[in-house]
Amino acid sequence: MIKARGLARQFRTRGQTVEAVQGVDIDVAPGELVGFLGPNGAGKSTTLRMLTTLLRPTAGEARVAGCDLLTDPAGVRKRIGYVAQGHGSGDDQKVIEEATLQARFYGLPIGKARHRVNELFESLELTEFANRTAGALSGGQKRRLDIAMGVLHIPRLLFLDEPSAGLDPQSRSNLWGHIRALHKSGTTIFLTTHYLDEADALCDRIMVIDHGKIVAEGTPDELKSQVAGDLVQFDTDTPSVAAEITAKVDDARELHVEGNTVRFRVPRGDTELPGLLRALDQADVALLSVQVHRPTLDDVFLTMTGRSLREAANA
Ligand SMILES: Nc1ncnc2c1ncn2[C@@H]1O[C@H](COP(=O)(O)OP(=O)(O)OP(=O)(O)O)[C@@H](O)[C@H]1O
Repeated sequence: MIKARGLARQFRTRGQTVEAVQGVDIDVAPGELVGFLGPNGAGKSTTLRMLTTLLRPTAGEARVAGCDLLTDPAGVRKRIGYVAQGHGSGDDQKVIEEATLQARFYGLPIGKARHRVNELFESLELTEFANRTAGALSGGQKRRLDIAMGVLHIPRLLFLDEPSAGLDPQSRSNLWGHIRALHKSGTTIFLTTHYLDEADALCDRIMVIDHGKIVAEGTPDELKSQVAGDLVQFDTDTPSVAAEITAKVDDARELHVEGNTVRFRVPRGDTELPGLLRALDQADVALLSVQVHRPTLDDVFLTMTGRSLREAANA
């Protein structure tokens, strides 16, 4: 659905050249929900604006939704949906009229336009606000309206730029539900975010961008398992026996005993733990509690760049 090679964009401002995106390769298969994660200024929006034809790349090439980005931008535009950051629609018109007009712009006859808008408003829980102006909607309602506007023409590929930026936790999780439903209905989705939890909760696959370059790529689980591994911790009345048995686990590292607590790292806690628990049981070691901490995506970012994503975002 997306195949980009060496996509790059420079900006010249006040005599200086900013290398906003430095030759990225992006592959997105039909049906995927891919997250483009990075701190502020990493190059996410610039990449998205290139892929959606709004900004011409300074180098590289791409096919998007079956059309060549450089030679057939109109074809790309027809086949994709794009929801930009912030709310773009006018504030003095009823939202249902605005959406119907937008559907007419996409070439739907009036009856079909009304039907599509009603159907979308229903699924995005906007029906009760249909006669309000956009200015009278909450942040979460506006974002859902933005999404409705972006998918009126039933695009196979939808780009979302920071979909839940600025929303409260409840509106965010509600919006995620709608994004998941769109994905389930067959829409391929490419979204940018600087929220780790959003990437983790929504995406099949994540690409991490920093300073205009892709620094990591994989499923959330793959990325996390590239880092130090899972931290396993258990409490027992016989910690020294437990530690002795744990030391025999091939991949166990950083084994520490502190009071009744035994702590160590393994690449995958879920696959290593059953065998270890059996061995502990055979040695009559009674466990009082067991915890497995998976590394977070922030640990991934820290490993790849030497900085925490949170620090980078606040910089
Ligand atoms: N029109 C422009 N002129 C000059 N520099 C620009 C322009 N647009 C973006 N940049 C610079 O390019 C870099 C990447 O910006 P971009 O907006 O793509 O980042 P981002 O990852 O989307 O950040 P955010 O999360 O803040 O939206 C930044 O250093 C930014 O200042």
